[in-house]
Amino acid sequence: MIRFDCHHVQGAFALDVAFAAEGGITALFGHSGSGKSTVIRLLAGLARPQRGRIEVEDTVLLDTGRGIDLKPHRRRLGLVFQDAQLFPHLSVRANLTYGRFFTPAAGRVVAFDPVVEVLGISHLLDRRPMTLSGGERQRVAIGRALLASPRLLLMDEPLASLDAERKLEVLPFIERLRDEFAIPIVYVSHAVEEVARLAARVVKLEGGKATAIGPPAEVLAPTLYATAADRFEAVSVITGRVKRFDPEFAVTLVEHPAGEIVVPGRIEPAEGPVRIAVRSTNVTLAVGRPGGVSVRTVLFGTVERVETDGGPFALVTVALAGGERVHAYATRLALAALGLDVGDEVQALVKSVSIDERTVPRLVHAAPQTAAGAPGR
Ligand SMILES: Nc1ncnc2c1ncn2[C@@H]1O[C@H](COP(=O)(O)OP(=O)(O)OP(=O)(O)O)[C@@H](O)[C@H]1O
Repeated sequence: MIRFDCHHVQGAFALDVAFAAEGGITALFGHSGSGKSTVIRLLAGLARPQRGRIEVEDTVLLDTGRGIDLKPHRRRLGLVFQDAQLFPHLSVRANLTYGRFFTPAAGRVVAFDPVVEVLGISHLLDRRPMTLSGGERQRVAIGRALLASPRLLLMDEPLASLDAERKLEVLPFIERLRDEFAIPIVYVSHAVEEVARLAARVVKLEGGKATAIGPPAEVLAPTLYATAADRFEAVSVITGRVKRFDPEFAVTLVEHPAGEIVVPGRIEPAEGPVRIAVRSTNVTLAVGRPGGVSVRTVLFGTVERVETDGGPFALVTVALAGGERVHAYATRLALAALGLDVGDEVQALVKSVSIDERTVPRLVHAAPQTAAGAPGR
């Protein structure tokens, strides 16, 4: 359990944030300058707030009222930043074991072999950081932080310096470590797909305040008053189950109680639940199934809410069969033309190509077909 409650002023910026979080990944999400890194620095003990209390797994790290302020190395937190910051003169193995020196023997609960296995770096142990790719370096940095057996892992934009391909390479490893080590993680990102995919809960920061705290499906959902840029960022997060890969068209079919979702490419593993982030600007509403459109993903539901402020747009929330929600922006003109109102049955059409591959776990692009017609790997 993490309990964070701090008031901190730095220059013209004031941070006033309180949140509590159980295990799994807690994402700090917000625009540049909203205070995400400041929260990380306060947690790590790299900045001291004017007033505050921080508790992690029953240990009080800071309590200004009681004069408690553990030094950074005594907080036993693992830190992973945007760039890996490995020691260039040490091998990967030596970089990995370095963090353990600072952990008392009794506290060394994370073993070397499982970390190396989960992060897929066993073949790199004798190499120097300089000879690794950005994604490999970042996996080693995560391993080094984990091997110090931290109470909490702090990850500040760990994928930000990687290109899209490398991000896809590292994301599954972060998922595995989330699932296989019982270490809570605070994860900073301003990439909505990353947050939708990884986080158990999201703390949304705006101007130094936590303006929303909750599951990704709630916090990342669109609002009527969003700026144009934020409208494009807003997503509905829904959970489906992989049904099968269609090798002929190189798409994966995902089952959802409201309809079948078509995801370009192959999703691995080939079964089990997948979380999908659907950008609200890519959802079209239809009454009665329209023919002759390219859209393959049609989700059936009922209009639960229509929000308008008299401006051109309306924000429509559709309750899907199965209990999840999908949101769509439409003009008020369009809703009037369709005669769409609360309680009406409606279909949410989602362009399949708009489903970002970063929003589904372990996507592997379909390789060219073999002569026998089976998909290559
Ligand atoms: N040492 C400092 N002294 C004064 N102001 C600071 C200091 N460090 C950060 N700030 C200011 O505090 C605000 C929050 O910064 P912070 O780095 O926490 O934002 P962020 O959400 O992590 O942004 P980004 O996504 O760009 O990293 C910014 O306005 C920044 O200019």
